[in-house]
Amino acid sequence: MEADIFTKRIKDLSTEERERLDEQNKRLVPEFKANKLEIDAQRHWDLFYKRNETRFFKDRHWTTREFQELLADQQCTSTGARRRTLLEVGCGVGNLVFPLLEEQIKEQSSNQGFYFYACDFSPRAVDFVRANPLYDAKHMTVFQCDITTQQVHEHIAASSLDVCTMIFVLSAIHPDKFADVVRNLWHLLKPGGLVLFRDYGLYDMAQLRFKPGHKIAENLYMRQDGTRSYYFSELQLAQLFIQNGFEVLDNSYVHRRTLNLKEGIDVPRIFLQGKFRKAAAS
Ligand SMILES: C[S@@+](CC[C@H](N)C(=O)[O-])C[C@H]1O[C@@H](n2cnc3c(N)ncnc32)[C@H](O)[C@@H]1O
Repeated sequence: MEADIFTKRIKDLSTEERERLDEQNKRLVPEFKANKLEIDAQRHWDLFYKRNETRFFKDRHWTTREFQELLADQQCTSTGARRRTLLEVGCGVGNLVFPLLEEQIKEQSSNQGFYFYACDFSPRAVDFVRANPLYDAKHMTVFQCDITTQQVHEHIAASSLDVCTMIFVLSAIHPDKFADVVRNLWHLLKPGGLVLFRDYGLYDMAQLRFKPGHKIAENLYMRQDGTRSYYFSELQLAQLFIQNGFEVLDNSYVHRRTLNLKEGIDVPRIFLQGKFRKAAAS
């Protein structure tokens, strides 16, 4: 079964791509270094934000197109005009939450939209969110936490959230801790609450591009700056959520292109996008 998870899409690969994956296996990250990367994970992300400040990630304006549940005027009819609650896990500098908040303020919709919680591992990222002119405790609370631990439960009550978003975050976490993260989200969500997920898909071009010396474990790699990235298969993600009390509503690869006309970049990308619901009776 385990083998199927990772070989399901291998047939799509060209000979050259298979060769590149084989090359990566010739020199793995040594075990002591892999362990150190895990110990220093927070430091590496904090240094990332020290270097890049708010410049690295673009605002994610596509989220309401892909996930209708994020539209400010989408109201749970069963709850009348109740304000919904959303946690953005691994929020970085707020590229997902601020566009949503801006839209919500602009629309001044008849219902009250979301109250946002946002958390990140990196204290610097959290400071950048707090320093954003749109940050207002009336609409949002940001806090520092490691989502693989129990820290988040000091900030948010159990069974209180309508939505959790995880956008390119789980890939930054060691696979041994994926289940801890998903169980945490399960405890925070109300029955019927949703996890909205997008992350790197198996054999995305960023995975195929790694040179020997960067692979840590199956589908887990180290970047130059010490941050890590994992590449997910559909089946593996579905299993992760099902085994931890969720139903799968959507889970599929999305094919996009990264375009930068100025730098002449136009490359195909593979992401995995999912929607998972906390099972009512689990
Ligand atoms: C690739 S960035 C994505 C940021 C943001 N979600 C976005 O889409 O722009 C990954 C983020 O996950 C955060 N992160 C990594 N490990 C984490 C952990 N264990 N707990 C909370 N956040 C974590 C990092 O600090 C970083 O901000």
